[in-house]
Parts: sequence; C-alpha cells; structure tokens
Amino acid sequence: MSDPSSPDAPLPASGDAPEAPKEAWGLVTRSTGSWYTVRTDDGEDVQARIRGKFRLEAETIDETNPLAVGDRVRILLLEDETGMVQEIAPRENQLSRRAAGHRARSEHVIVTNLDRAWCVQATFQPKLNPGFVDRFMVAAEASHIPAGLVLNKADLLEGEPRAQEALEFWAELYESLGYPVLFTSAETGEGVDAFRDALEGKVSVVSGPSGAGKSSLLNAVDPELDLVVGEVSEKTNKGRHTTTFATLFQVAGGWVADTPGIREFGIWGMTPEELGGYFVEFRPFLDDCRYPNCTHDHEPGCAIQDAVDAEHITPERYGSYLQMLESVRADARSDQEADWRRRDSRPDEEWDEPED
Ligand SMILES: Nc1nc2c(ncn2[C@@H]2O[C@H](COP(=O)(O)OP(=O)(O)OP(=O)(O)O)[C@@H](O)[C@H]2O)c(=O)[nH]1
Ligand SMILES: [Zn+2]
Repeated sequence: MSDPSSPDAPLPASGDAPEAPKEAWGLVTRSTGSWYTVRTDDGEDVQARIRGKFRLEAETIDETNPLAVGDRVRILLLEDETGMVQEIAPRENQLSRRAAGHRARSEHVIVTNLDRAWCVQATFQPKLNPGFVDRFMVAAEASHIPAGLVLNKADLLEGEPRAQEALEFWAELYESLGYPVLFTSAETGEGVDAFRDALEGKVSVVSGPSGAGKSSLLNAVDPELDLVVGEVSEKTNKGRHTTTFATLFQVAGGWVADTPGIREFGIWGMTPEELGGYFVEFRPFLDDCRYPNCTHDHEPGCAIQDAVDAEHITPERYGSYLQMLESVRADARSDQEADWRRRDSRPDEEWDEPED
C-alpha cells in the first residue's frame, strides 16, 4: 500500500476524478460455486464473484475450487452492490475431500480457517464408534485442524455404571492425547453451556454419524436455530442436510459449517508411511524406528511396536492405526493404478515426470 501522505504518492486526479473504490474485508459464508456470500467486517452480506485469475491459480495447485467458505477475502464493492473478490487471505488450514471425477489426488476444499473440528458421537443410539473417532482425529491432524470430541446423549448413561465407566475410558484416552472432550445431553442440557462456550466466536465443524444428535445439540446451544431433528428417513427432504451449497451458519456468536461432503471427513491422499505421524502419541517415537519409512506393522526394530508393548500407546489406538493403514494402502494402490492408466492413455510427448 502506498502512503498517500508521502511526497512520492501520486496526486489525486482533479476534475472528473472518480470516487475511491470502496473495499471491504469479510468472511465467505456461502458458496454456490459462482457466487459467494461475504459477511463484511461491518456486518453486511454482499454477493460477490471472483475473477478468472483465481480460477487459473487454483488449477495449478490442483484444487477444484479457488475460494471456499471460511476464507477471508478483500472485496471491491461495485455500483450494483455486488462485490468482486480482490484478495484471499492466506489460510490457517483447510478441510478437503477428494474431488470426484478429477485427477487422483486433486482436492475439493470444503471449508477453511477452522478453529476446531468437533466429532460428535452418541454414548448410545448409535453406540460410540472409536474407529470413526480415530479416523476423524487423523483427518484433522493431517489438515492441521484442532479437533475435539463431544459425547452426546450423556443422559443415557444414567443408571448404567458399566457403560459410564467405558465411556470415561474413551474420554480420558482422547483427553490424554490433547483433544478436549465434552459430555453433553441435548435432552437434559448437561454440557450444553460448555459446548456453547467452545463455539462462541469461532469457526467450527460439527460432524459425526447420523443420529448422534448434532442438530439437537446445536438447537440446544442456540434455540433460534430450529434445525430439523429426527429420524434419518424423515429428514431426507428437509433440514440442514438438504443444502447443496457450502454454508457457514451462525450459532451462538460463532460459525458452524454445514457443507455437503462434510460427512466424508475422512482420510485420503496420504501415504502409508505418513499415517503414523497423524497419531499424536506416535510422534515422540517415530524417529527411533530402524527404517525411516517404517509402517509400524511388520518391520523389525519398530519403536511404535515397542511403545505399544511398553504401554505408552494403547492397543486400541494401535489397532485403529492398523485398520487405517490397510485402507490407506488400498487407496495408494488404486491412486497409483489410476496414474498409470492416465499416463498410458496420453501420447508420448505429453508424458511428464512422475510426481514425488
Ligand atoms: N436421549 C437423548 N436423545 C437425543 C439427544 N440428542 C439427540 N437425541 C435424539 O437423537 C435423535 C437424532 O438426533 P438428531 O439431532 O437428529 O441427530 P443428528 O446427528 O443431527 O442426525 P443427522 O442429521 O441424521 O446427522 C433424535 O431422536 C433426538 O431426539 C440426547 O442428548 N439424549
Ligand atoms: Zn515403526
């Protein structure tokens, strides 16, 4: 930015000088793919478009969408009251899914600049699924998004001491890994204030299996929301999951992403050698494996297997790791095959060096 008071600054043109263009910074809260709703820092919603330039840049970095909800943008305010995006602020993080029908490793950005991704699980109905939680945590680690766990339907633990104990085991495990854990009940209000505090002023993802009580919990946090609650079959044609556009909606002074594809919050595009690094408790041991590309399942001299034996890593988490490793290996194989197929179908002169 040039300083207008500096002697080098160009003099304002006299005569028919147009007014200085109006600009604003804001948050992208909705995307249709061609129009974006931007909530400006003054609190106004402006419908904005992006210039072709950003699309081209996105092509080169292999993303299918250049701008996503959660992005902070500078817009030029046009005379027709729409906006033109001039600048996208660097992202803190981004949650992506594999882009359908595109190159094997290209990504579709779902939401950016997340303060936290909450995995919502029910204690029962449906029962807590630690494998789901671990996949979620790994996906969050891979995207540099702080994660947390909400154990909803805490009321169902009333009078069930053994179930209570089991749930406390999981809560302590995830807490010991650095993930905040909240017990909540949309039914009794337990933990709802704590969850509201956690969402306030933040951009969050609230994700979890169908029926865990995500809508009920958000309604409890902010009664003005009035999200549809109920059986999956009753919800198919209404409620928040019918939206085909990525949206951030306001919840108790914060923003929560409601976005197609958010349920696929999963692991993709990683190599088997990388996976261990996304298990936070593996990290202190990773450098001690005999082989630098150790996948910690069959190799001799593996520090992770030793750490499991020494009870520094729980068998539950190691078991999750092994399961994920299988699926990552299968994905890596099919990506490789797709790469080869694509290369085979191209004329020789277009061949390029394999990536990495
Ligand atoms: N006992 C009890 N039931 C709850 C609680 N929270 C939600 N439920 C019930 O669980 C069912 C599913 O709740 P929803 O809020 O629709 O769950 P959801 O996670 O939003 O489900 P999807 O939209 O399908 O992903 C409803 O029958 C709710 O009344 C809770 O804390 N305790
Ligand atoms: Zn190892």
